[in-house]
Amino acid sequence: MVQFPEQFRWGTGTYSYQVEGAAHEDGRGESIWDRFCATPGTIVNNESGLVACDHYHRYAEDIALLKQLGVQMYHFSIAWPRIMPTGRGPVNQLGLDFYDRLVDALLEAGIEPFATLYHWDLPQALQDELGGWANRETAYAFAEYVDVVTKHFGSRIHNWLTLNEPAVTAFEGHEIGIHAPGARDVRLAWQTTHHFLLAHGLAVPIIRANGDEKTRVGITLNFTQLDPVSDTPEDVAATRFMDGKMHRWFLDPIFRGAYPADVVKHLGDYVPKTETGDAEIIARPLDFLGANYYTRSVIKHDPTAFSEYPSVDVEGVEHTEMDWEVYPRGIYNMLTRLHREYAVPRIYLVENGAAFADAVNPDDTVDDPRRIAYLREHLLQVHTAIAEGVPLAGYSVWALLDNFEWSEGYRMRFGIVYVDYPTQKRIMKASGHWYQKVIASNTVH
Ligand SMILES: N=[N+]=NCCCCNC(=O)[C@@H]1[C@H]2[C@H](O)[C@@H](O)[C@H](O)[C@@H](CO)[C@@H]12
Repeated sequence: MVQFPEQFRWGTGTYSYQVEGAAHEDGRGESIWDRFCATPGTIVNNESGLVACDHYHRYAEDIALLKQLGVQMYHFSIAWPRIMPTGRGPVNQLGLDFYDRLVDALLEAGIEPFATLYHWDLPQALQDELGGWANRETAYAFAEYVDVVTKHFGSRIHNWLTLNEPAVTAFEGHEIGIHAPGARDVRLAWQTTHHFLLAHGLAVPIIRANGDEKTRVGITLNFTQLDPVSDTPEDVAATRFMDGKMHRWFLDPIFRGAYPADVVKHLGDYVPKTETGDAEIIARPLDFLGANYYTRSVIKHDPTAFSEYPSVDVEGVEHTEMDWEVYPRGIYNMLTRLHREYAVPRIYLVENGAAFADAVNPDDTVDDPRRIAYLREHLLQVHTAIAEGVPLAGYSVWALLDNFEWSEGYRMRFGIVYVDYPTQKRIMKASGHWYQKVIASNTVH
């Protein structure tokens, strides 16, 4: 049994496009994910976030679940297309009104809102007019949106995350093409990474200016344990590059003020175009780093590869429904590395969780022992990291609800609460009841 620190905060989360639904309601504009999902063949079963978990209408019921869990914080994202339907200019009051209802209900429930300003749902109009994140202008449009939102919520929301996982939306959305907007252009993908980081840096002073003495700003980056399939120089170099691409390309400009030299060298003339002053904007000091961890990837050299090296499947070890290896030690490695190499002032573990094939029993219960085991093993590693001095202030399980898992649609269930989509009925899974006890006792058995 391990005891977590007195002030340690427990949470969970959802994100706008994955749970809200109400895609055409109350003035919401089209997002690139609406457009992507409308393209046949992009999403399993051609599913979309049009309805999702109907959280837009059921948020009060979902906040009651948060209260039942006893969480102290709740991660959610604000949908840019609800606030500025065309991405710039006119503000949609009904969009602000929804998040007013959500935030006020959270505060009423004594739950700290942790708001992410961008979780991949770019207004489609900016994709059409500017080319989306390929265009530097989109970073400035993001800054305008951030100004509107933080002016409105700055006295009630004190914990802000600018972007969620820019690496994933940059590369899966613009290089691999399995995420919106579905581009497959290596040069463009790397250029978007710079515009995401610029958008982040532009947002930081705006959030502070529109906040108060309690305002804290961060960004959420995703981390995967990366190991070479062998200790040959080629496999080791391929792994080092992928660590650069997925981790250091974002950590270094934010916390060290420059892109990692080894990656810049590798990219050659594929390196993103930047402007004088960008580095200083991107490196503006943060109050905390949000970190997501799920799994390990074992990397193999490939002589034909340039920007993406393949991973190999590890036999004989547990995998989740996403075919992600269960590798708890990786969360310890990630946390201690951030502390050792980047001296991050404070860290929140924003997402950690697993998709398993959950099913409802005849008595309306859901047994998910594998998720309980996954969470327990990762939390024990988290505790070890904290005991070694990592400034981890809180942990949030992904996710509160089963939800729209991007290109996988609804077949992947990450929730500690089961969602029966045809009826929208919520059922707390065994892992939810287990997490409730963890929070109440602040211990993991
Ligand atoms: N091999 N392998 N790779 C593991 C790499 C994981 C990268 N994907 C994420 O972290 C996404 C993050 C997202 O915020 C959320 O919106 C998604 O629902 C979860 C679950 O997918 C995670």
